Amino acid sequence: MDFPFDLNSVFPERISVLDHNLCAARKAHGRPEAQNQTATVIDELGKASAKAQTLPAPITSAAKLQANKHYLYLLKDGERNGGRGVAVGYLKVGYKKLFLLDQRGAHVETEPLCVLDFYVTESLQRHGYGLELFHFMLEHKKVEPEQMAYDRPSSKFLAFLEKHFELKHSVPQVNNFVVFEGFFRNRSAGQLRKAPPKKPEGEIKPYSLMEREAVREEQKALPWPFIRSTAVPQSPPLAASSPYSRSLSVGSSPNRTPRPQPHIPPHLADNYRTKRTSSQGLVARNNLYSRHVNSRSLGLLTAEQLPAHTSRARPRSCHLSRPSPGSRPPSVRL
Ligand SMILES: CC(=O)SCCNC(=O)CCNC(=O)[C@H](O)C(C)(C)COP(=O)(O)OP(=O)(O)OC[C@H]1O[C@@H](n2cnc3c(N)ncnc32)[C@H](O)[C@@H]1OP(=O)(O)O
Repeated sequence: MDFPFDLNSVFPERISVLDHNLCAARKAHGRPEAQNQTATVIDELGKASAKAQTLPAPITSAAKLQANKHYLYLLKDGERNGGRGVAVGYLKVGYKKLFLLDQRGAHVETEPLCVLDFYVTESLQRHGYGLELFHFMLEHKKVEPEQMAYDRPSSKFLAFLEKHFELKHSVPQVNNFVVFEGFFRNRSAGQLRKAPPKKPEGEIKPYSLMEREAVREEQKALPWPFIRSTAVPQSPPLAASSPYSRSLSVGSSPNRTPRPQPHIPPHLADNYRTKRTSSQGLVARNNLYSRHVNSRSLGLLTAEQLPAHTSRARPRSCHLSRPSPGSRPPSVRL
């Protein structure tokens, strides 16, 4: 994807690591023009990614990156476009507090690094760019692919994980995150906490939606898969520095539309009023699961410096079957 400005001056490195500051280089700090250009690149790639995944609105934009503790790895090819460079794609990751089911079906509370969005421009797919981005992120975050959780991976992404990392056997979950067998095997007891005990019947716990689910839920007028596409919003003007929240919620999702209020039985009405979140439209539908979890999505990254990039292949040995998205139960985003 090309832009009417020199990408090489905005992104000096082949892969830039962007966080809520939207700064690819130290010298870009405080340069509004570089920040605006960075935002333009993220917004345009985010729109293309949403289109490629048939999402009704982008789950990645400069505004969302500013508002969350996520890392976005942006890959450019500096040679193309007459030496001005093209944006090849990005990989977005972040830590999420998740309640997952282990192989015995027990709820465990975890906070893994999650792949939240991943996109390589159409004309450059299947050229190894996705793998280059993924390897870079693994080195940067010092993590193995099987230790990560994957937010509703597409069929292309599942094929990618199987091909490059031999990740194919997922552990069934009640949400749309996919984890593979090694996820539980390679985690210490300290990293996996048993989920809080089941709440008494009738109590409705709040939870937040992931962006991917929120844009679907908020924009669909018809039941999935008959979702209509709508125009995607631009990011709001960028502030030089912007406060960011630790929680992901519907508030960060584009194109909010009024939603019908769920029917709450009178004996639950007070409870509902005090505990509802902005994802109230889904609370009633998913209250069975939400009794089990008190799930706020937290981004708990600490600042890290960028180590050198290596692109070593990391074959993995797993022996499982590809998760079937259609076989998963209705979505509950944590
Ligand atoms: C949690 C999430 O982010 S889910 C969303 C994932 N993103 C998308 O689905 C958007 C559209 N797809 C893409 O942007 C890219 O295909 C990515 C990011 C998934 C992979 O990036 P690429 O640069 O294509 O990957 P790379 O070239 O390193 O690896 C290629 C392998 O990925 C998989 N893959 C890539 N494209 C396809 C495709 N069209 N159909 C099936 N498998 C594919 C295959 O395993 C492929 O190997 P093969 O060509 O030998 O079959």
